[in-house]
Amino acid sequence: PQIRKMLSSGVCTSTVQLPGKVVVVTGANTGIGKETAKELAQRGARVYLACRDVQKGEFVAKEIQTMTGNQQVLVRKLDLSDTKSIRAFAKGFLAEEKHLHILINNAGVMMCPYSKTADGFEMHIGVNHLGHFLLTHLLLEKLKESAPSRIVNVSSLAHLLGRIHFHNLQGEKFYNAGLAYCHSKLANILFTQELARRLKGSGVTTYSVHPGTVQSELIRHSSFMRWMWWLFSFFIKTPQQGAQTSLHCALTEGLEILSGNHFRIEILPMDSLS
Ligand SMILES: NC(=O)C1=CN([C@@H]2O[C@H](COP(=O)(O)OP(=O)(O)OC[C@H]3O[C@@H](n4cnc5c(N)ncnc54)[C@H](OP(=O)(O)O)[C@@H]3O)[C@@H](O)[C@H]2O)C=CC1
Ligand SMILES: CC1=C(/C=C/C(C)=C/C=C/C(C)=C/C=O)C(C)(C)CCC1
Repeated sequence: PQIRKMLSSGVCTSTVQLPGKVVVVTGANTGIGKETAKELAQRGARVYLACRDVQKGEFVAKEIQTMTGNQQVLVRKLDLSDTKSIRAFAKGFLAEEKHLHILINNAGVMMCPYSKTADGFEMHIGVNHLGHFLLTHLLLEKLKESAPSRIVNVSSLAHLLGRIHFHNLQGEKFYNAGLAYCHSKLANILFTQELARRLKGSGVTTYSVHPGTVQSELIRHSSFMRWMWWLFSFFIKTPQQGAQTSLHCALTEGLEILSGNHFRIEILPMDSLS
């Protein structure tokens, strides 16, 4: 019980409310993204659920509206494995919204069989990093106009095993599904660090996070991971607990000075690792 308590102890303690604020959460129809979106809606923000499956998104939007009483929970189509879809999402969003205060780049795939995005990128690097890279770039002016604003990139402890193999970025020479995930999660952290450097003085800050080991649909492609999750289920966080690090980075006042840092809660108390 002590270990269980330690592994799920970090909680976002910010009391910040978000009336009038606009938020986009990618992959918000399930898992950590859904719980992140729910809490931001609870605090009064207008929340866009950016989902590749609009039907699943609408179902969750209704659930969040009912639970929070916030009707400003909207679903928009976003498939991060297709740059056309990313551009269409951004175009629609920029046309309908004057502001964007918080962008949570949360969606992700893990250990999927070798496949490519519509534009020919290996699926992990394409969805987890390049898709969010393009999305962020397309929304950046709006974030600057809305400053102070924040970008949270959901990475993973798995980045520790990641390497950027420039000679094999698309996994064509060799491919390992687990390592491909790790590489893409390292890319999330490197992106965050460089983005923070480039955005210095703009009022837009950015953070990467490891949410902890969380019960979600992320393990859908790997029976080994499903077995691991089942075996260690006692130690695994709920999605609501997993959302806490993203929420901390999106909400906590005075975090601007730590722009570019990587945050995690697991064993250690809520901390930032530079
Ligand atoms: N669970 C864990 O233990 C950990 C998770 N993370 C990270 O947390 C984030 C959230 O994962 P988690 O909630 O666990 O996993 P889930 O699989 O439950 O959620 C992932 C979300 O990403 C969406 N998604 C996947 N591919 C695309 C795409 N091409 N375009 C748009 N959306 C897409 C999924 O949509 P759909 O439902 O339609 O498939 C889903 O909404 C990920 O970035 C993951 O890497 C990091 C460390 C540990
Ligand atoms: C061994 C072990 C664990 C396994 C952790 C693993 C396997 C984490 C994998 C994380 C991933 C894949 C993150 C995705 O981004 C637990 C459950 C902490 C409990 C204590 C013992």
